[in-house]
Amino acid sequence: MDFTRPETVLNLQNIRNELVRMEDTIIFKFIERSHFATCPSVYKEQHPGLTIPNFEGSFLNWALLNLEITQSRIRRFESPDETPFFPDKIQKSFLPSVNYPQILAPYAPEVNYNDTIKDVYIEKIIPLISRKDGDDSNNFGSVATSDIECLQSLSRRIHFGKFVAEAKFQSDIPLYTKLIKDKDVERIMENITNSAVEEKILERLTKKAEVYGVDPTNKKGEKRITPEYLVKIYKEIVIPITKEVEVEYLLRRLED
Ligand SMILES: C=C(O[C@@H]1C=C(C(=O)O)C=C[C@H]1O)C(=O)O
Repeated sequence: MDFTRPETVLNLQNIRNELVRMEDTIIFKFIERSHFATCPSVYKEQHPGLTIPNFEGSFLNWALLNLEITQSRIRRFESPDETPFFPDKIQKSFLPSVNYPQILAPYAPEVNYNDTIKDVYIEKIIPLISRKDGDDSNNFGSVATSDIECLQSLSRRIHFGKFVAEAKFQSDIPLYTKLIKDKDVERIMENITNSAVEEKILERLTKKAEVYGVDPTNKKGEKRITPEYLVKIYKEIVIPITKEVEVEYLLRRLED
């Protein structure tokens, strides 16, 4: 997939292959996070024990915001497959623009589910993948660093739904034009859903979780990311939000 060549990006099989590759990235980021406790203080806004000069948000938000500002300066968010968590705070890069060809509709950057992704990561994913409950103040920095890697990997995967949606729109313009004009959200959701692909993803994740993150020479070794938790995360969070991204992107597709 080459973002300077739209035909390689809007090929649905290429997109699906990229989503498969992202599974490995996400699993290994989760495995890293699984070494730490839940560390709820990292996510608390204005935590009394974690005062941050001139900042009123959580320790995680401070770290994520400042990293995204740095990443924006070196052009990360000019890439069409990256969506910032703080779109209003990122800055212009000092590097020359790559001038990617227009692949998605102009409003695509406005389809941003990162607030939802961060909330559901903290509320539902952290309790599933952390080693134990509780704070471990010696590791707040490592936890925030690991969380940011998990969040940016989840964000890229979920917002890939925009490329999926554009590819599907172009594969049947009459159908989607009618559904969009009718604002038929239900039928748009039905048409973008491919249950066979979803099933294959969940089967593959089960196998990957059984192999990754364990010591292959010690089959009884502790599994750090269990197959059932990984499948639950994808089935109940990652895939449904990806489909929400697809539907929201499509609902605006006839805008001038
Ligand atoms: C991503 C696609 O669209 C939908 C979302 C999927 C997902 O998030 O994994 C898988 C299949 C579809 O239901 C696709 O068709 O490949």
